[in-house]
Amino acid sequence: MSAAIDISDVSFAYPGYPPVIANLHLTIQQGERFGLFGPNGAGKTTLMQLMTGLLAYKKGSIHLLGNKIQRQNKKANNLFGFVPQDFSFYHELSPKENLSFFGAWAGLTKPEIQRRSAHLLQVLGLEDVSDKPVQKFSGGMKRRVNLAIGVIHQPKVLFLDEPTVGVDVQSRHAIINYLKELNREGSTLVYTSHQLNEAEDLCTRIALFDEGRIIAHDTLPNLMAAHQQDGLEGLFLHLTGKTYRD
Ligand SMILES: Nc1ncnc2c1ncn2[C@@H]1O[C@H](COP(=O)(O)OP(=O)(O)OP(=O)(O)O)[C@@H](O)[C@H]1O
Repeated sequence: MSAAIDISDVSFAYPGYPPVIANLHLTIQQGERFGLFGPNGAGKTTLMQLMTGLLAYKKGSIHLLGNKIQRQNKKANNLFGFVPQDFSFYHELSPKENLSFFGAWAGLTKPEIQRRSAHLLQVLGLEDVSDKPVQKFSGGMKRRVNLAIGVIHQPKVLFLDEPTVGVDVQSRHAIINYLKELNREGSTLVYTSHQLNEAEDLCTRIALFDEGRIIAHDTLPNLMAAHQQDGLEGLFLHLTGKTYRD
């Protein structure tokens, strides 16, 4: 069985800037709920964009379920979903219209789009507003629409870049519970967030990332025992220090 993600010796620099990622090796197994954490500017979003082919690496290799991630690799593109930090929908369209558009983009048939949309609108509590323009929605509803779009094609691997930023407790609950359900159904989750309590609940294994390098990588219980900490926040401060990074 191939790994969900296999990153081998990847380095990356934005043109004209020093490297953001340096000689990175990381393997994420299928079925994991994997968390990637680190201070502002550590390189988490950059790494997500490299893993999804939005940014092109020049050195090393990234494989997703055995397929090399490259910008034009359509086969690999359909195996994963990406829920980015910035809203990635059409604000003037309704959730239903957005799901139809992005479902068709992912190659789903009309009946598949209808079936998946009905299911997602129901589980994410968007049925009553399914025909209203998204621009009128609260932050929590917009986050739920963003998530629904990322999973419309039932991806085997789901990347989530701060999927609950700025939402209330109810939306956070709905989103995290739905992510656990997706994982039980077989999706591998690769998640980043600054919500460390939420991460403790969600993640089965984590990597702490700082200045483009992995500084700790294991299950949370193992890391806490090794560093004599009793929570992810304490572990985070213990390993990354208390000075500002941005
Ligand atoms: N387009 C860009 N051009 C140049 N530098 C960039 C660009 N995008 C990000 N960076 C820099 O790359 C580094 C890593 O940024 P990145 O957004 O990946 O970090 P992050 O860990 O996701 O941070 P945050 O927690 O704030 O979202 C930072 O120093 C950032 O300023």
